[in-house]
Amino acid sequence: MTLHHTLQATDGRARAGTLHTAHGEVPTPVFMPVGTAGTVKAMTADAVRATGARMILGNTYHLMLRPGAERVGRLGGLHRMVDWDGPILTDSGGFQVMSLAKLRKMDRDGVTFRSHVDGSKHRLTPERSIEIQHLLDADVTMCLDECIPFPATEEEAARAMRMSMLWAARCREAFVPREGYGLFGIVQGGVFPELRAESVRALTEIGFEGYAVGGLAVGEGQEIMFQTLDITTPLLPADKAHYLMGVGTPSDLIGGVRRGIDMFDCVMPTRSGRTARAYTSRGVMNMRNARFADDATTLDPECNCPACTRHTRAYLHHLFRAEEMLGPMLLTWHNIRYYQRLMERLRAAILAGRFEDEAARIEAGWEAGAA
Ligand SMILES: Nc1nc2cc3nc(NCCc4ccc(CCO)cc4)[nH]c3cc2c(=O)[nH]1
Ligand SMILES: [Zn+2]
Repeated sequence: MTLHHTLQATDGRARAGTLHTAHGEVPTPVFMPVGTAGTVKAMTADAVRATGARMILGNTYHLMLRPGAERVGRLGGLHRMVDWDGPILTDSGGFQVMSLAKLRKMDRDGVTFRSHVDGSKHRLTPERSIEIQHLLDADVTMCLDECIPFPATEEEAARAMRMSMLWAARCREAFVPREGYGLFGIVQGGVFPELRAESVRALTEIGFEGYAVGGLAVGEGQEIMFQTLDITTPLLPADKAHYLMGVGTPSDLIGGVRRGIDMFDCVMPTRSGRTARAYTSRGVMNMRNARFADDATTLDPECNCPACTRHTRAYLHHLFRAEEMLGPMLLTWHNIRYYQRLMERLRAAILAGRFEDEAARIEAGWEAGAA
């Protein structure tokens, strides 16, 4: 059986399920820490496991540039190289080329670009992206698509979406089916309901093991993101996994789960961990703030991570002020643990039919902290 998703419960449009992959079962809703270049920054693989994370994300764009897709293949694939025995999802490269590469040229057949690392020339086509993700041995492979910036005209969104749908068909053709492995299609269409519906029709016509909502978390803001989800997720096949790419803050995750999303990934918890921003049950805190200099209390009393069980806010404050690398290490670990605990709480609430109560309780905790 290829990779598949089973549902255990629904509560409104929120879903609790299990993603069955070649490298194990993943409870959903799931948050995937981002391991862009084959590492979740500042964390060993054991530390990532200790947070409760079950699935991580890697990037075709970064890994094809360095150390190179064929080299990762020779090293036994990403699982072997990273020492991660759980499932791995890899993004296809389209989004990263548009946001990172220099001198890129998109044509109907693919995209040519220069590496942001050393300026060397590269080309990504649907077939090459699928081949790279096969060499990486990703459990979930993403289609090569074109993610347009926000705002965009309906004409621009239609052009990019229709090209992405042609590329999706070519990705389906190029993908080598394997037990426990799957290819996900990516819905595009900007903020335009008819284009989103056309994109879902095109993808379900081709048939994928899971469906991602792309083209969001590109600066449109939470309200427009949620409005777009409201008109898109109900159209997705209920018996397949629904993945919202690049999202998001804890508040985004609650709203995304409420709207039928099963899978998330975002650099927010790791990026924030390196910049002293802590996500806690009482909201966000900047640990560089002088108010923490003598604060001998626990960062988050509800958390069981090393930062919260062994250290104080004053110590974290000191580490960041002193530019010590242990600061980003401890706070990244905490933030990923916070995101995992959030997903665990939401999943348990859906199974118990009290999703809205739990969401309200979590949001009340943030408000209390802000008071
Ligand atoms: N293939 C593909 N990949 C995507 C990745 C994405 N990632 C995002 N957003 C990430 C946004 C994001 C970027 C940086 C930070 C750090 C704090 O500023 C947080 C969020 N949107 C995305 C859309 C797509 C998409 O359509 N197709
Ligand atoms: Zn913690």
